[in-house]
Amino acid sequence: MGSAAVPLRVLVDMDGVLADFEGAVLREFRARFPAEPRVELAERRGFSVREQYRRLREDLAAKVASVYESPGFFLDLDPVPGAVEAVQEMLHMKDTEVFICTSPLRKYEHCIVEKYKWVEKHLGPEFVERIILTRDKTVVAADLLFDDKDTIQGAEPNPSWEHILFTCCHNRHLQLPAPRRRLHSWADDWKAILDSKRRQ
Ligand SMILES: Cc1cn([C@H]2C[C@H](O)[C@@H](COP(=O)(O)O)O2)c(=O)[nH]c1=O
Ligand SMILES: [Mg+2]
Repeated sequence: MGSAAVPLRVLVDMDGVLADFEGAVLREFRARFPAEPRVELAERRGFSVREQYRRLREDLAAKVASVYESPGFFLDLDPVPGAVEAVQEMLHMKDTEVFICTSPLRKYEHCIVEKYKWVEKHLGPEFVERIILTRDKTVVAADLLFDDKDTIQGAEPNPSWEHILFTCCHNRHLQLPAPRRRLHSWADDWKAILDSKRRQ
């Protein structure tokens, strides 16, 4: 009698991976501050949109933060193309456990409850059970983490997961040192990445 396979545990980030944070920031900033200079998606560099607006002009940091700190911002994010289908498929894959691993804003009033509502609205109640909300992803044990943040640090210097960089406007120009890997979009071969990890 064969023993049951140990499931592959996959963490999927939310902003920039499942939900289009960057597109919404730009759209809402343009709508609320039409006369101000802005950073087009093609010009985005570095994880923090707030810091890039600050470099453009000091006072624009608070203006862009006011956009993503507004009620309704996180709930209204559009899904990243293919994301909903991909994680639904992952959920039903044999020997696979998928969790959503997301960091709330420090100013969390609207962000936290809206992230839960977004997951229920787009992915369904079974995924609400699978939300891991943390400011430190390094202490979460898993095999893989799909995340658009280029550098993920925290209390654990050697996280158990392999970080797969999900391509987003702010990280697409980065040259990753070997052996780091990317997923270019949800149309890219995420199943091959899961399979490569099962074989290790
Ligand atoms: C300034 C800034 C903030 N965020 C926020 C949005 C989310 O609350 C977290 C990111 O969470 P993730 O789990 O790492 O996706 O930080 C952001 O995403 N980008 C920014 O520029
Ligand atoms: Mg993210």
